[in-house]
Amino acid sequence: MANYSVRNQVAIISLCSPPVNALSSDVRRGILDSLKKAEQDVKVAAIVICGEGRTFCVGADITEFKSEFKTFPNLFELVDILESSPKPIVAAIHGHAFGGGLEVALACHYRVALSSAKLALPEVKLGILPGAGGTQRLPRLIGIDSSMQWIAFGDEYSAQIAANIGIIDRIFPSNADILESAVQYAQSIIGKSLINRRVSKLPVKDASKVSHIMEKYKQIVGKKSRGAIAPMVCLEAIKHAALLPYVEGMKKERMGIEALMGSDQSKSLIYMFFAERQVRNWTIPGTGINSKNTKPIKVEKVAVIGLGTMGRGIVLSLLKAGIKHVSVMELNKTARENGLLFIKNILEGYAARGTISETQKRSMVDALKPVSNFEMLKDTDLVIEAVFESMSIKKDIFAKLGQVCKPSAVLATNTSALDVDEIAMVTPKPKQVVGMHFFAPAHVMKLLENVRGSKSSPQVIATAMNMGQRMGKVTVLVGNCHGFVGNRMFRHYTVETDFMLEEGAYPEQVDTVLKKFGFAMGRYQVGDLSGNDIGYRMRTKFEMTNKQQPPGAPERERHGVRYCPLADFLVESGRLGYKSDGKGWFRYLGKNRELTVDNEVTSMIDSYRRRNKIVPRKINGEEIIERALYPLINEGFKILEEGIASNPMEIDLILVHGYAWPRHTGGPMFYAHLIGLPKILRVIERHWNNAGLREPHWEPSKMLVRLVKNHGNPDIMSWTTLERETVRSAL
Ligand SMILES: CCCCCCCCCCCCC[C@H](O)CC(=O)SCCNC(=O)CCNC(=O)[C@H](O)C(C)(C)COP(=O)(O)OP(=O)(O)OC[C@H]1O[C@@H](n2cnc3c(N)ncnc32)[C@H](O)[C@@H]1OP(=O)(O)O
Repeated sequence: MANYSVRNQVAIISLCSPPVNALSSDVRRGILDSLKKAEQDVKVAAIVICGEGRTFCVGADITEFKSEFKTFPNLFELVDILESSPKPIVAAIHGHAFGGGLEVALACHYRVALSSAKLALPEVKLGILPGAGGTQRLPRLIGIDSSMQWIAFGDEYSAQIAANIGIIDRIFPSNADILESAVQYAQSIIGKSLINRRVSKLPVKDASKVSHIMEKYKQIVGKKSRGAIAPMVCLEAIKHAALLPYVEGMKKERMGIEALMGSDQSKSLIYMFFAERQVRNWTIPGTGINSKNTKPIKVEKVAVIGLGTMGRGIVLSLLKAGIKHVSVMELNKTARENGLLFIKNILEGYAARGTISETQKRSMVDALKPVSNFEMLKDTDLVIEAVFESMSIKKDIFAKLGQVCKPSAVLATNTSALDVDEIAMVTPKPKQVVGMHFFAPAHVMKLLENVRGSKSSPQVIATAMNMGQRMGKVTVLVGNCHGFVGNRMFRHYTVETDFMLEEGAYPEQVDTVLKKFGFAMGRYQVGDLSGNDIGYRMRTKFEMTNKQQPPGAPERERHGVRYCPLADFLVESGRLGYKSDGKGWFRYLGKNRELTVDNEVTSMIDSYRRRNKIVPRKINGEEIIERALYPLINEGFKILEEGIASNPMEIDLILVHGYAWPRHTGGPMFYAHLIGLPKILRVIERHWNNAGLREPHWEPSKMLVRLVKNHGNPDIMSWTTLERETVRSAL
């Protein structure tokens, strides 16, 4: 709803819909009713629209997208009514003016803001476009070029930047009273003509350059938003602002939003938006323990052990989170010096770019406390071990930590696959141990996969979850198993794509199809970038690599299971990827590391096929997608079935934020939901029937089978509940 009052000739319409004043049908109706009152009241000479509570307005109510936009006034009807008001309207912005919130402000005749306010048209991130005049009004205020920048990428901007380009008319200090300031401002404009204040009536300044600007943004969008439809539709709509009168442009905007709203991409992106918020409410499946009934311990002093690639990033994340005491322990002198230098250089960079102030930088540097022995960690609240991925080294460290740290200290291991329980057992208090799996580079990557060991106490889990949130990370809680959620699922992707190489595909073909699907890089380029030796080391651990096999052992089988040794040959011939002189699955040439197909790799694959008498066949794009992605989805269901993840959203967040799964498909589980579970199961069963025990990753998940058998194609939000009910009724 909206509240209405009058103060010294100024009517105040305050949006009141906690927590973020989204423009629900009630709020829209409230604004309209208040506007009518203000227009009819002869004592009112100006109007202020503001937001109650923490923010001005974050835009349309996303939860209403599904149900309706039919009730009067619709948002695009409301903005035109506001703009045509005969009395001047001032938008008073604090907090956020996002999406429809900014569109309402653009329809007002003046906009004032606190300097701390943030503005954005982020609809593109939900797979739609600003559909309440944003694509038509913004270009009339700031031009085509800046509008394309704002709308096609949806980033937020400070009120000061918005003022510099002409969106905001007056900035007030962040500690000013926005309402009081706006009322005074409104009094100062009483009686002034509104002729030049109705944005829809203004010309578009750089309209003549539209084709040129459009081409520029098409190129950028093509590269940055691979596979996403909305950014291009946004550009088209903005182009029409330059070419058509406002009313005609609005028709085009309307066509754009009708095409996008309700599309699979938009559904996926909205699902992601809510998943990112929902994941804060973690739960331990089957225990009743959750974020609501468990408090984290207070963490003031943190220590990081190891200053390699992971440790450095973790230290930076802690500093950015405002931790005032970060002990760093690295016993190797060169690694310590390099690590500290790296951290300081990154902080310098942040300060130079204005991301942090000089004062903040100094206090971050002061927070760094190099320590040289374990004794010095005795009053630390949280220790994050980030040394080399070796069970024996990690056990050694945890045994020492168990001796010196205070009993309440949380001891976290940054491991990507090792058994958290095995590490915990070397300490006197395994309940204090938890896994915190960061992704490299840890100060950049948004994902943190926290791993609850079988003994981890709820409070310890809550502390790790809380720390991840303090670091601004999408923090997901998962159970302990080999590879946890992300690596466990991703392994099948690499295994099955390599089988396709055996059968007839080539790396460039597989990568092209995956990029078309929306991955920023294909499976083979990713291998080259991160180093093909990583997977090789893992396979060595399980005695699977080519070199470890006795003479005469079958080339295409390990421990009774189908195996493709092509990745082993690659590494054994020194082709680790970017780092080995640009040689991996591909060749990377020149300063820009231009990716090219390497005949040496093609010949290696061809001769392997000949040696094994494999007659190559044509593998089409559809088969590549199914075989690369469906085993991963199948594993996702097994993960849900085992309670390693408590819902599909957690899995999707991990794959999107940690493994570059294209966000606009919503992650593997949401993608499966869009395709439909019956089809997913059919394909998995077909492969399983053909391959059998030799390819266990195709063995259909029992949960998937049960869902399809009992419920056909149930909604993703009901999967875990339905599964629980089925299992319970079978007991
Ligand atoms: C099928 C054919 C149909 C044809 C129809 C044609 C007619 C259509 C006319 C449409 C006109 C559309 C007009 C408009 O252009 C569309 C929009 O405005 S879309 C919305 C754009 N806005 C956003 O995307 C902002 C989203 N929010 C955020 O980014 C963040 O919330 C924030 C603003 C940066 C604030 O962040 P935080 O402070 O961290 O707060 P939280 O994120 O935790 O949010 C708190 C709480 O609020 C919920 N919430 C946030 N935004 C919205 C929202 N827009 N709608 C509903 N709910 C919202 C959020 O989920 C949190 O909830 P909680 O988790 O606490 O329950």
